[in-house]
Amino acid sequence: MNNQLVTNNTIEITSETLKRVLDYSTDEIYIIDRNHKIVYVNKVCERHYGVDPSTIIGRDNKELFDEGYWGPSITPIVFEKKQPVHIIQDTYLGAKLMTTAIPVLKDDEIEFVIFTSQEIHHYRMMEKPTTILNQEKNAPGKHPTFIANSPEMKKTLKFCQKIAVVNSTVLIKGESGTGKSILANYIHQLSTKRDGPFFTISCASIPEELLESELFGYVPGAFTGAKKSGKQGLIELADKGTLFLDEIGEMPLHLQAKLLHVLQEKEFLPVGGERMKQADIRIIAATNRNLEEMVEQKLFREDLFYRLNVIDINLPPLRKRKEDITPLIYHFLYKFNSMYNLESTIAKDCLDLLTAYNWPGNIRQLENVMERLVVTCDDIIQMEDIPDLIKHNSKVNATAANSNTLDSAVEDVKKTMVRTSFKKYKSSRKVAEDLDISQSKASKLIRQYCGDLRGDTED
Ligand SMILES: Nc1ncnc2c1ncn2[C@@H]1O[C@H](COP(=O)(O)OP(=O)(O)OP(=O)(O)O)[C@@H](O)[C@H]1O
Repeated sequence: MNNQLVTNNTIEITSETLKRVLDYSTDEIYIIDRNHKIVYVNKVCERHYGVDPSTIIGRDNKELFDEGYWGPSITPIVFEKKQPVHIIQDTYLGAKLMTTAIPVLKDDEIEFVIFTSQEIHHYRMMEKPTTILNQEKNAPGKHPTFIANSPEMKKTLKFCQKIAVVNSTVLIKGESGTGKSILANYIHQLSTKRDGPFFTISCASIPEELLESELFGYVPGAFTGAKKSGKQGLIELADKGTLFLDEIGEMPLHLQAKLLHVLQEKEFLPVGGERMKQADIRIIAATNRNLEEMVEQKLFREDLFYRLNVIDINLPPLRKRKEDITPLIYHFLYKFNSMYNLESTIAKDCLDLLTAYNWPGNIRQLENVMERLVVTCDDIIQMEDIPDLIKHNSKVNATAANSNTLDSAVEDVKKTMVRTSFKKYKSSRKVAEDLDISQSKASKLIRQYCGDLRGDTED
């Protein structure tokens, strides 16, 4: 022990200090007692599972495991062996972890277990879900990951698990980019038709004439330009599987009548055909329009609306389920790190700013922003990397909101503005102009706040 160090200590190692130290750790530290109750977890769990430590401390470890936050399980092995165990685990956000479980024994019995998890920087590649027309049969286990942490979405997923096994038609309503397609796929994966195909077609992106033949197929010589052999439509190809009709509100009225026949009679007539064909499919439809209003305006068939609306699911916009934003941010961080072979992380103030933004384009917009941030940032996504549109429209200035005092809030805002401007202009003269301050003041602030960026300076 170095006595010099002890006498010169400037901090006292209280439990509060220790807690802070553990929160600064880049590894996850997770402790359960002998009854498998979670007694401690540091802040890293937010990055790995998208949840705040306070929401899981006190809960049963197995319960959390059963909810699918990570896998495979290491706990039964360590309780059986009473020895340290190492394992590679995947979290549902897409992180790959090297986890070590260390049992702490008292009288040869486990008193508690400490798990430490380190991220392995080769994250698994996520599948990119298709949004327009997907004619590929789903490979088992290749369904997209559905991130849900908010009470609303957890309830929706539970509801989907219930209705997936009955074969009724489902209508998913929600703004663009809220995840209607991915939810349809999720329902299919849980349904009795999961071994069958899953096809997606967007009624808005295909011209009317083409939409009819894409859906119902056609017989040989049905029209000029038709293939000699005829063509099977998606209703036939999706036999014993699921057909997802996106943007159903855009379907022309005459096709709505044909679709209603499929739903009622489980049969359809290919274009130019004379003989009905059987259709054993489940239809899931989605819309971002108000179909009730369209029915009143006679733009959508009332009978079809009631037939589709047997089970309806409302996907709330992202701004109404803020608890999903952090897990989605990490999910996309892992996804794009893996895709571009990068190791970017995100600063806490940025995370807060992104959470405070209202995301008019919903998850699709968040996904696009995260891709851009991961690709363009220097290792850590910082305030100055965040697009102005988000910075200026975020309800909370996260930097300021995180500060405890007015002085530190002002200081943080000043720092962010100077760093953002310097990163953009790389010259004290231009920073002075940008921030409307004197050049000598700009130089002083750049020295104070931008030490790590000054290699780039022009002046
Ligand atoms: N809960 C989620 N977990 C992970 N990714 C999601 C989630 N929800 C949506 N996404 C992703 O966001 C993007 C948009 O989702 P999706 O295409 O399902 O939205 P949509 O509501 O069908 O949009 P539109 O109405 O424009 O067709 C997709 O890339 C999807 O993978």
